[in-house]
Amino acid sequence: MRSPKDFFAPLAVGAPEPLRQIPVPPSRMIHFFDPSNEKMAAKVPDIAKKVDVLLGNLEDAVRADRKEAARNGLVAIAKSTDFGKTQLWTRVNSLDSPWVLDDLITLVTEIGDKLDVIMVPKVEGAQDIHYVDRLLAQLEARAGLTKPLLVHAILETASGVANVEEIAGASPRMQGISLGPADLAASRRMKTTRVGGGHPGYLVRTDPTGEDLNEGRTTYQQDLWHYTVARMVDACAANGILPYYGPFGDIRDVVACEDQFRNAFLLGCVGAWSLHPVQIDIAKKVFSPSPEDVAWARRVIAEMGDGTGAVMIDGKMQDDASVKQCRVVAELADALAADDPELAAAYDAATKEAS
Ligand SMILES: CC(C)(COP(=O)(O)OP(=O)(O)OC[C@H]1O[C@@H](n2cnc3c(N)ncnc32)[C@H](O)[C@@H]1OP(=O)(O)O)[C@@H](O)C(=O)NCCC(=O)NCCSC(=O)C[C@H](O)C(=O)O
Ligand SMILES: [Mg+2]
Repeated sequence: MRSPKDFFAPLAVGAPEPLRQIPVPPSRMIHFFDPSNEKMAAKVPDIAKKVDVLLGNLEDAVRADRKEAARNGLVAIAKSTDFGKTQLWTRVNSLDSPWVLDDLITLVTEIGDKLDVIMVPKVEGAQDIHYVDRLLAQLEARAGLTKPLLVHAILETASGVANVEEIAGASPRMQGISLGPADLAASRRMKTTRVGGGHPGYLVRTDPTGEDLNEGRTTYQQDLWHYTVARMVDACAANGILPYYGPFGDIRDVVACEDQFRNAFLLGCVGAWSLHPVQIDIAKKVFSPSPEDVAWARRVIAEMGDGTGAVMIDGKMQDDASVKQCRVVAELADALAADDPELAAAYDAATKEAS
């Protein structure tokens, strides 16, 4: 562990100063694409205009014999594309793989000035972040970068979950954490075979009403990911970094995808991964507060004045704690509306109607 005094010192001579606060531009959807897939890569300039984060994926879902093509493809795309305000992230291969060292060396050297965040899969503990932290500092110094690269960990091993608090606080580079439900399920030896989402067998059942144990008993499907998402949200919030739900693999089931994303949004996540173009708008809708919620939040803030005391609004008690929740919603809405005139107009119209 570094001493608190050294926490913000660069880890290599000539590396940029670590940030004291992570930037929080919108990141409602982290859109994955395979840079070695020519059809997907051709769509990048258009998709970049629609998403908050574009992520060139080098890890799972890229065939072993396409790893180099994916790495080189990402370099070429980053050099030739104007991403505007859209952030460019990458997911490198796992730290135990034969590819990760070349991923990091090539990407930081060639396009370190274009990349915002490096997603590191299968993080097990703070030691993995420390390794990446020092290596990035060395590479940044050598490449003459002036802005530190940020690191995002995927929570997808049982050890990672057990150590999530230390991972979240392991480095000033830590930008956020995503849930990786597919690898996590395998690591935990869960008996599921899906990429995120629920399972009909994970349920609770009401008590029997009579002798017949099958008669009149309602079942309710439960959320397999509630515990992990909640724990991840707490670890992130406690360390000033951002939590994300990860992938929803049933691309056709846009309804359950929206439900899964909304559960994460309500629990505190700021975004989710989009694996297919159809999931981009779902994430945008879910991770932008609704105009009705924004109108209500603005009304509570206005009526609460200096934010202390208690008032009744439409029969509901509001006080210092509820106004803080309303500020979270209103501040997120303002930040998103600043770059989105359509959203700004929807929020203002709802606010006007509610007042
Ligand atoms: C899931 C896919 C394999 C589906 O691809 P495809 O069968 O080609 O779908 P469509 O025919 O519906 O595609 C229509 C067109 O859209 C293009 N497309 C598809 N996906 C993308 C994309 N992500 N970005 C850009 N463009 C995309 C297709 O090329 C079609 O183009 P055209 O023919 O010209 O009309 C595919 O969507 C895909 O591979 N997605 C990404 C998958 C991925 O990244 N997986 C890894 C993340 S999840 C994970 O790793 C698990 C996690 O770590 C954990 O442990 O939980
Ligand atoms: Mg994974």
